[in-house]
Order: sequence, then structure tokens, then C-alpha cells
Amino acid sequence: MPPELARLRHSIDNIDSALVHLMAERFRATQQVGVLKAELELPASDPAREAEQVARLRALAEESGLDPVFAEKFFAFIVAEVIRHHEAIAAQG
Ligand SMILES: O=C(O)C(=O)C[C@]1(C(=O)O)C=C[C@@H](O)C=C1
Repeated sequence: MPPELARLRHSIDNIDSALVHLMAERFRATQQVGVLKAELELPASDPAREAEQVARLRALAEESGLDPVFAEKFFAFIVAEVIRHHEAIAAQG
């Protein structure tokens, strides 16, 4: 393998590892939010909060050279999974 490709792949592997750790940390936090929402009988989703998050993340993406459309899609993908978890927690009673 060309050394430059190996170097870049090593860097990609490190970044992917960080993403997995960050996602695990985020899901640990949202799991606690899910329990709290179920206890307080709050709805699983909060569209107003999501709108704020999308606006903030799109701005951050633009500042850092990431496609804001991709950032929004990535966020929506994660939040859909969080909402599914919240609904499962609420359904457990
Ligand atoms: O902040 C909340 O209320 C959450 O449930 C967390 C979260 C998120 O993953 O960021 C998920 C669902 C809501 O619609 C908004 C935000």
C-alpha cells in the first residue's frame, strides 16, 4: 500500500473511533433524557429544540467547511434513533 494512503487511512480510523466514542457518550446522555421524559410524561420529540439544534449545527458546519445539508441529515438520522429509544422507554412503563 502506498505510505500516503496508509497514513490517511490511519487518520480516518482514529477519527471513526472518536465518532463512535462520542456517539456512545451522546446516547448515554439521551438515554437519561428518555427516562426523565417518561417519568414526567413529556413527549419523546421536541421539534422546537430540534429546530434550534439544526440552526446551530448548520452554522457550525458552514464555519468549518462541512456541507450543512449533510450535517442536518446526519443530525436527523441520530435524532430519529433517539426518539425511537425514548418511545421504547416510555412504552416500558
Ligand atoms: O433534548 C431533548 O428533549 C431530547 O430528547 C434529545 C434530542 C436529541 O437527541 O438531541 C432528541 C429528541 C428531541 O426531539 C430533541 C433533542
